[in-house]
Amino acid sequence: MTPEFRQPFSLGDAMRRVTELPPIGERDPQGHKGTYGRVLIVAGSRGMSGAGALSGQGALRSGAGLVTVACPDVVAPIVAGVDPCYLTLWLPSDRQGRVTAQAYDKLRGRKDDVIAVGPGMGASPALRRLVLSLLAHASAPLVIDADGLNVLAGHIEPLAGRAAATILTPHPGEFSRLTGRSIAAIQADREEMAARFAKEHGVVLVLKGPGTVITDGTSLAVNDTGNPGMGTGGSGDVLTGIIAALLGQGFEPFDAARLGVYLHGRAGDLAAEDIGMISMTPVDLLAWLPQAFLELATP
Ligand SMILES: NC(=O)C1=CN([C@@H]2O[C@H](COP(=O)(O)OP(=O)(O)OC[C@H]3O[C@@H](n4cnc5c(N)ncnc54)[C@H](O)[C@@H]3O)[C@@H](O)[C@H]2O)[C@@H](O)CC1
Ligand SMILES: Nc1ncnc2c1ncn2[C@@H]1O[C@H](COP(=O)(O)OP(=O)(O)O)[C@@H](O)[C@H]1O
Ligand SMILES: [Mg+2]
Repeated sequence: MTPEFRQPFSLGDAMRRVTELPPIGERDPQGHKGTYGRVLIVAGSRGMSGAGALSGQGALRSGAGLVTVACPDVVAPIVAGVDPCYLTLWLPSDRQGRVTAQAYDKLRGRKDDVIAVGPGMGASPALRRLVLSLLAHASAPLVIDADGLNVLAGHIEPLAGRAAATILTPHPGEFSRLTGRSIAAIQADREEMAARFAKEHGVVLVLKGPGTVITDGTSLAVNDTGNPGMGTGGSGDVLTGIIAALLGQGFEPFDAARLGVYLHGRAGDLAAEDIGMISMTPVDLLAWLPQAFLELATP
């Protein structure tokens, strides 16, 4: 099966338009859980425990060797109960069930290959401190989503200059908060705005929504998998885990992002074919991810 990527519009001669997906190699017969990436997902808060579970399961279904979901201690037993295959790391919580400013102390010194942060965490100064600490001190690649992005609004300078990669996965509302531009202005010029932001801040930007744009400021792809059945809360949380897992398996950041977006959308299309767009939920994306991977792995 040849994955079909729509040709993005021209952003000038310097922009490389990417239409081919990177190949997914076979798993090393000698491989073990240490080979395929230790993925830490920092996510969830009271009322949004599902976000951590969905991201963790997205990473598990995408081949990560070891997945740990770090979440406020008040929701950790709930998150742990959803899936026995990831570990949980219990973070100190405040009265609203969100992480406290001491949360970073629990993450310091860990040996993760990739860290994803943000889904379902609730925006707070403590979360901003956590995300800024990760940006400043984490040596692993970072995937930042949802509330992890919201707390960076007005504080985006630390994005630039990291040694390791940073992937941001905003939907248009989150990108509007980050950039100060209206959603309408963003939607009118998605490729250009995403590419400019990525180049200026040295990140891979995944601007979600129909025709998700993936760009590192030099290369750009527009995804054509996915459907409105994915317009149900939690779909983006799954994507965060998928991209983190692919990064942990050694894909280059731009490749991990566009491959993850493709597979996520393809899982959605397979789910829609089977059970229809109306009834499908993000849990069905998890159920169809194996088929999406199999299609790419099969010559
Ligand atoms: N089960 C859970 O625990 C869930 C937790 N979630 C978390 O809930 C928090 C709030 O996230 P939300 O994204 O709902 O709220 P936001 O307020 O960030 O975004 C919603 C708004 O963004 C705009 N928007 C989003 N997608 C758009 C598109 N494709 N085109 C145009 N405008 C668009 C719209 O104005 C929309 O009302 C996040 O932390 C998120 O991770 C959600 O992911 C839902 C599931
Ligand atoms: N109409 C659509 N066509 C294609 N993809 C969609 C559509 N609606 C939603 N999606 C995808 O679903 C995901 C929604 O992510 P997000 O807005 O972060 O949701 P949440 O935070 O609730 O999980 C994105 O990957 C987006 O591209
Ligand atoms: Mg989201």
